[in-house]
Amino acid sequence: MAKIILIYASMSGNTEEMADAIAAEVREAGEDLTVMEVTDADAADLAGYDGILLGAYTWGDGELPYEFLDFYDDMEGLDLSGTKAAVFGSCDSCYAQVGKAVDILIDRLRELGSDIVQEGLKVELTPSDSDKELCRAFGRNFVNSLVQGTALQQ
Ligand SMILES: Cc1cc2nc3c(=O)[nH]c(=O)nc-3n(C[C@H](O)[C@H](O)[C@H](O)COP(=O)(O)O)c2cc1C
Repeated sequence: MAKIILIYASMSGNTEEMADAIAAEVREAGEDLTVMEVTDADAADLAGYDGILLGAYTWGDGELPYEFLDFYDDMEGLDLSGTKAAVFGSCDSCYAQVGKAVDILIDRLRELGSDIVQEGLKVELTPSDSDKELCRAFGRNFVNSLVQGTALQQ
């Protein structure tokens, strides 16, 4: 069974709804999932997981939410090689840098050696029913990537 952690920040609940849909699917697949808000999480623990899911809305002018800043800084220097990761977040296309926090976190994870197994999932504001289905598919695909990766190594 793969060990997966999902860490998110959500100010008004949209990214949290995405996290809930993704988490439900990962759990349905029978995987061992830990879910935490970023303010309760310790970046140093990331290396202890096979799979890392990060969720963040975008703030300011294409910036990480302030809740993510310490965690992002604490990621510096971690060795995440051997982990697989994916990133999601709610955004608003009225802004110039749509969902940029998702891209920032993908870059950070890649830089630390994590294998980004799927494109970042950006949802416009509150997830609709079809967006929630995209979130569930995102969770399913993530588990499939992890399980296939494990199988390939055996
Ligand atoms: C002050 C402010 C700045 C924002 N800047 C951006 C931005 O640069 N890019 C973007 O895609 N969304 C931006 N947003 C929109 C939020 O990411 C969006 O409302 C999102 O749904 C919030 O997610 P949450 O409910 O998980 O907190 C901004 C929102 C606020 C209030």
